[in-house]
Amino acid sequence: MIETTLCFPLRDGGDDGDDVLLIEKRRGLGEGWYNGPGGKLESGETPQECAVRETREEVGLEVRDLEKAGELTFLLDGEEHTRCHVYRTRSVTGEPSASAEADPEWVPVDDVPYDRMWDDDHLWLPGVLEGATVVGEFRFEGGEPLDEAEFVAHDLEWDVPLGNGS
Ligand SMILES: COc1nc(N)nc2c1ncn2[C@H]1C[C@H](O)[C@@H](COP(=O)(O)OP(=O)(O)OP(=O)(O)O)O1
Repeated sequence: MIETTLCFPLRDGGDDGDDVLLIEKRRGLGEGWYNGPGGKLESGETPQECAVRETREEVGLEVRDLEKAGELTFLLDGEEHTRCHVYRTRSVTGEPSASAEADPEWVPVDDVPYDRMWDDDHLWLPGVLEGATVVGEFRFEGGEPLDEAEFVAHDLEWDVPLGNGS
């Protein structure tokens, strides 16, 4: 199973509520879709270290004080395919800049483009951006690659204690 992370940096957007830093993925799994910065764990790395590194590499932001917000398992044709450790944080330093992998954009939480994201995201990301914790299982069918498979079922449990995932 592939271990991955996602990080959702948040900031106060004034009268319009919070903004979240999203990326438009430029290559690899989920290319062309919006997501949070993130990626695969490297050898010896904790999920939290991975989320910090991927956010720095992909969008040039330094994030600290990450809060674990979700633990998601994606199954492909009945087999566990990817586990994703989801974080959010308000400790963000720097200005986002584009990389080969990601085009970053601050987006009002109320305007997150769920129609341009993975099919499962609208089920769990709104709650994560509101401060909830979630454990979820999502079933895809149709073979590799995961981003061309069909999303067929899910199971979610909210407000689960997750620790900080370090
Ligand atoms: C199946 O639903 C998914 N939803 C969301 N929102 N994000 C997902 C889903 N499945 C995978 N992901 C995320 C998890 C990772 O953050 C990325 C994939 O990471 P990638 O393969 O690009 O990993 P990197 O280490 O950055 O890539 P390189 O190997 O190219 O360095 O998608």
